[in-house]
Amino acid sequence: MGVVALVPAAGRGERLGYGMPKALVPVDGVPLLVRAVRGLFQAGCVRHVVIAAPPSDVDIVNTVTAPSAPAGGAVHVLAGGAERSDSVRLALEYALRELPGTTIVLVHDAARPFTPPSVVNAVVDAVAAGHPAVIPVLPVADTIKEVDAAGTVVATPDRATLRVVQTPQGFDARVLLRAHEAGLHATDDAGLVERLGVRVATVPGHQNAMKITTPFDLAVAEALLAGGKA
Ligand SMILES: Nc1ccn([C@@H]2O[C@H](COP(=O)(O)OP(=O)(O)OP(=O)(O)O)[C@@H](O)[C@H]2O)c(=O)n1
Ligand SMILES: C[C@](O)(CO)[C@H](O)COP(=O)(O)O
Repeated sequence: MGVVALVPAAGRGERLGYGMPKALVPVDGVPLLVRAVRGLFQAGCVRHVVIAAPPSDVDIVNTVTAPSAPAGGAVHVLAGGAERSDSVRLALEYALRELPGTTIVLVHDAARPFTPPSVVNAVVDAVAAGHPAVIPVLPVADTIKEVDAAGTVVATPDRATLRVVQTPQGFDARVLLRAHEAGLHATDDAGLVERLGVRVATVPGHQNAMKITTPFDLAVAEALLAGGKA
């Protein structure tokens, strides 16, 4: 089976506030999730995509994403969980149970519709080269401050050591399963793996792999498409 992509798409999109699950929000008429799935298949190394959908939208997600699968590949849709990590774990367990031979898994947000296939391939190549966990990153453009509960600055970390983290994040499938079974909490999958003491490697990300979180991000996405930049 080789590389399987897991796509957590079960979020409510509360910060976007569009009135429907974020994965189904259209950009120039095409849902974010459909664009994200197309990008994964376009990379060429992904044959199967497992989507964790909003529980009430499993059928519609199946309908809109199935046509993106290439010959010999498929999209698999299941109900996601309460938190992002629950959705990823459910998709991972499905892949290991139903798609024999799954060795490398990618975890990719439905909310990153314009991720270039070159980033997908860079992550997969690094895992295939022997890194058990690989994430795409970008340098930080702003100065970052650490603040206390009152909002008072307590530290200014050296920006040169900081990175913005994107998806897809790539893993040896068994390592990711171990991380999810450990019952820890983190905002991304690499965070779980780090806590096992596994080294996480980085590859260059891309500005187009931005996550659509707020109405501003959606406006940027529309502008990128209109300007032929995505
Ligand atoms: N229970 C959840 C929560 C999030 N996600 C997915 O995780 C990705 C990144 O999450 P985020 O951008 O935070 O999406 P939402 O949780 O939908 O956003 P919000 O916090 O604004 O509601 C998204 O593709 C989202 O659908 C998921 O599959 N299951
Ligand atoms: C996984 C992620 O996209 C990496 O940047 C991010 O951590 C998801 O964050 P959110 O809390 O779901 O917005």
